[in-house]
Amino acid sequence: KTSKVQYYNNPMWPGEAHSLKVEKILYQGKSPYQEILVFESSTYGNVLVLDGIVQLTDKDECAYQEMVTHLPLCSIPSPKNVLVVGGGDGGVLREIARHDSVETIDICEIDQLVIDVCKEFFPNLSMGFKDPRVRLHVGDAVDFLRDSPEGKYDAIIVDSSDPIGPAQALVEKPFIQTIARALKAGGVLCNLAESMWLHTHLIQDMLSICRQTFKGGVHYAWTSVPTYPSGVIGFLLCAKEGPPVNFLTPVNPIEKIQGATKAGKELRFYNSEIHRAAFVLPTFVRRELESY
Ligand SMILES: NCCCN[C@H]1CC[C@H](N)CC1
Repeated sequence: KTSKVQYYNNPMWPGEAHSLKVEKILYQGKSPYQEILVFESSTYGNVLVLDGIVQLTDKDECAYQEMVTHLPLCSIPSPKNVLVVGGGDGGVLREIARHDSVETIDICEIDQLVIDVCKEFFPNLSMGFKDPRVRLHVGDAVDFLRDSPEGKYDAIIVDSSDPIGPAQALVEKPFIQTIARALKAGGVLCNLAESMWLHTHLIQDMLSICRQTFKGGVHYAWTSVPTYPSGVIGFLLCAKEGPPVNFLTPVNPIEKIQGATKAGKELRFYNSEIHRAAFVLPTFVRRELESY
């Protein structure tokens, strides 16, 4: 059997490799934006790879999708209008759908082929597209946010790939500013913020951009995803200044999630305690991020 060695030869992960044994290649293709590979692994279920980078596996996707969704949505009272940037696999949509207060779910995904491939090979994730509140926009989120009305969303989740391909623009200041404008007062952004072990400089840059733009507070949180480089990934929770609700910070969950999804899928990772714990940082990380 072949083994799929991911040489992270791009500048994001110099000199690192991560290999998963390939039991069977299920799909290989190329969209206008990226190379797409799906294979059946020995112990992680199906694996989605974009441009040679593992995006998700059946086994550990819950750690990422549940945290990137419930850290923001469980930190604001009854979110109604939510936007997902990226997220074409549908996993974040599945998680948002657990919140009964949500009335509309906009998703802006640039690559239709990712959606089609995930509908075929990742039914437990693409089930998210079946929720009647979902409105799909296929296109560049930079344009979508630029054209979005001011103050429309309670929460925006940037569920993108790494900022070295189609998602490069999503960590830059102009885009972050359009996100802040599209959020309601007191609204919250959760975006991907990479690994505390590998990407301190990127996290510092994002922290300073977000802290200039979000006056309600910016907090780094992290979770464990065994198939991502270094085994952990981070998020930035950014609160737009809003109603004077002192206890309200992304660190303290205030919203209880209604249990299983409509399709009976229980939470596998998120809970209120792990919500709080996600913001507790190792000493070296506190030191590296404190002055940003
Ligand atoms: N929606 C699936 C997760 C997409 N997020 C990224 C995948 C690749 C990782 N290196 C960083 C997170």
